[in-house]
Amino acid sequence: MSYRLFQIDAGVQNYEWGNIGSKSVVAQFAHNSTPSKVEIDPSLPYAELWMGTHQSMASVDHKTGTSLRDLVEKRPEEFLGAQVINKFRSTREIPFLLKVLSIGKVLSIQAHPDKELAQKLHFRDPKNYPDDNHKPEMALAVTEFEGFCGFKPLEELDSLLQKIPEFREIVGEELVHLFHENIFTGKVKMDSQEDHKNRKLLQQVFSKVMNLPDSKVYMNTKSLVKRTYDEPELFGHELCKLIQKMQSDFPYDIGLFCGCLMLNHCILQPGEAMFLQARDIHAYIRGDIVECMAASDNVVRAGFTPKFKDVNVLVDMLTYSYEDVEMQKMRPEIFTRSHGNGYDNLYDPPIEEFAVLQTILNEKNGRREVEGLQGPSILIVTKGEGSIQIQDENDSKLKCKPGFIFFIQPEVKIQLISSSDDFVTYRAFCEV
Ligand SMILES: NNC(=O)[C@@H](O)[C@H](O)[C@H](O)COP(=O)(O)O
Ligand SMILES: [Zn+2]
Repeated sequence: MSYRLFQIDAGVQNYEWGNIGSKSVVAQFAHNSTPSKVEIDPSLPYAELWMGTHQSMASVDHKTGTSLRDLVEKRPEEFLGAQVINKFRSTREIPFLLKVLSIGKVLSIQAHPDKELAQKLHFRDPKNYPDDNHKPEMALAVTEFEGFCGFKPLEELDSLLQKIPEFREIVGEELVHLFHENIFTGKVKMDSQEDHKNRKLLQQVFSKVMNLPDSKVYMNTKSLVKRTYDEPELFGHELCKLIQKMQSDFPYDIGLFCGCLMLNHCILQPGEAMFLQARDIHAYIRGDIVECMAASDNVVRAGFTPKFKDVNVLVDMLTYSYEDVEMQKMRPEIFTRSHGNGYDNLYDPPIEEFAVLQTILNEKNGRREVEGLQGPSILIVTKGEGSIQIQDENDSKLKCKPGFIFFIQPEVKIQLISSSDDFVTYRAFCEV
């Protein structure tokens, strides 16, 4: 059997925030590609589809069930290529983990460690931190997506501190005053003295909120939610709705303060993306996304979650970035190594582990050819039907339907052919 291009099956994570049953694209995709293995349970949340070799849930060969991790380990040069092996010093790990997330309710307020912190956390607590890798990640909106990313610009945060009594109460008058008097607003140069002071003040406020005794969390969240109904003008319509929605997802959770009142609320339209470097605070609220990350499952959580929370680690590790949400969005770039019908969007964040190529064929019998890439790649079909094959090798042709996933070895030139008028694929790849 040739492993230059072959179909693989992903693993499914049923985290409680996933969309339920067949409402979830994760359920639909998993059932489409392995109907005999995945019967959709109408009461189960289907949160994530994992595509890669991460030891927590490695993908498998669709035909034989053999773990992709084992296949890579047997033939590392063929599967990864010499440059990727030299760069990442691994002969069994694809450097990225590709996922589809179908989000029905808010995920934890979280951040991911950089390499140095990941090594410490994994050594100290391997159960909660399963590997020693960093986890920078990129979210590409497939449907409209809503999330939190980074802290609000400081003047916005200051104005909420000034006017929301419960926020003032939990932060304390002294720190509210210190923040108001000492933040540098307007255009502050990244890494300047002013910027460092701003981040320090932000950390003090965030730490105060995150360390509020449980007894005070209930009382203040209850009063905050009530105020969104009694005095909506204090919050504005969007923030009112957000607090009320989060209250229904996670009643009386500290996330109502550290998320809704402190973090940038962002909406991505299909095709838009955002990149979160390690240590950037974020939480996803709703929508279907393709997500790509360095091969890691290290998550440090502190709100909106029943899972393990590591508040002190989170407070210490964050970048405390406070840029406007528009600054955090990623614009697609032109991809120059493909040609034919339709078009591509390349999402290429400033890290070495991955980039993602979205390919759209918007006519029946459209053909698009992509040159061989200098590293491993995993492609998932998210919309429409067609086929994929190695260029000029018709017997390598494989059927494509939403949820079908393929591994493509380095240097392999492929061709995508559509049999519907809206055929969409996402291909994560690593080139160094
Ligand atoms: N930002 N997205 C991610 O990091 C995903 O890849 C993670 O797997 C999820 O965030 C995990 O979230 P929970 O720990 O279940 O709250
Ligand atoms: Zn994350």
